[in-house]
Amino acid sequence: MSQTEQPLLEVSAVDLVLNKRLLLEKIDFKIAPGEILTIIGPNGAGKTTLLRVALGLQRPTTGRVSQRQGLTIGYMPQRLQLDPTFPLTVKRFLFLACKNDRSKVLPLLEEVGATHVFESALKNLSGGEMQRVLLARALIRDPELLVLDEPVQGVDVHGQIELYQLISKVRDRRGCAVLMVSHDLHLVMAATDHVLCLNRHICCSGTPESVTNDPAFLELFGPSAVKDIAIYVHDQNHHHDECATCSRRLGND
Ligand SMILES: Nc1ncnc2c1ncn2[C@@H]1O[C@H](COP(=O)(O)OP(=O)(O)OP(=O)(O)O)[C@@H](O)[C@H]1O
Repeated sequence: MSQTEQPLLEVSAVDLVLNKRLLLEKIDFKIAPGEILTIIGPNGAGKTTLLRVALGLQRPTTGRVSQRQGLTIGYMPQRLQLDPTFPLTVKRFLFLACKNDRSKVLPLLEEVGATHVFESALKNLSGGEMQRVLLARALIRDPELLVLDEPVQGVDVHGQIELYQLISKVRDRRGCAVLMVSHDLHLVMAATDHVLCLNRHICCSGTPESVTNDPAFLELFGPSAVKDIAIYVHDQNHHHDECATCSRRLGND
């Protein structure tokens, strides 16, 4: 198999037991170059835990995680633990992260649509601005795999749609793969190639369309979720520049 055909990351037959609790059971998945794979599931399903296992931050009890040799990963955490009194600006935050190459910072902020916050204090950013800055930081090493833990957390619905569109654009422009965790069902379905539906074990997986028709998905999330998702998937396919909730035209990021 050539290097480009090889998965970037592969999780095989993983179980995880912590404090006598089985948190993950028989997990198998792989992520190909350029693919967007989203892990969805209810609260406590093990999504963040599975990301930690995939990133090598948590050793599985059984099974195996393999990463392509030399894989570069950019990680965007669920939230930044920040002392609200700490006067750190976006500029300083990103300069610290890129060490020797400060010339990268402004182009990255431009890529994520956040140049206007360059001089702002991190503590004053809106939810959406903060997520964009965290995304810029995750892109500093020009990763082959971008790992995003709930990237639209703390953002209103309009901002969520814009962020998911931005993530798709970043993938299209850079050709990087994206491994993303979300418990939002509606919006993320329109922005992903492949879905893993997790509830400690993998209930079902596949394209958004196939997963939303799977009885295991219906059992976990209920039939009303499917109705809403169908609207969002349809909207994304046919009205790329419109807001799925109000049909308002969205600006380009
Ligand atoms: N170190 C640990 N020891 C024991 N249990 C843990 C540990 N870390 C996490 N858990 C438990 O594992 C379960 C899964 O947690 P996890 O944070 O992975 O879920 P999640 O799907 O990301 O949830 P959410 O959507 O609420 O963020 C939870 O019940 C959590 O309490």
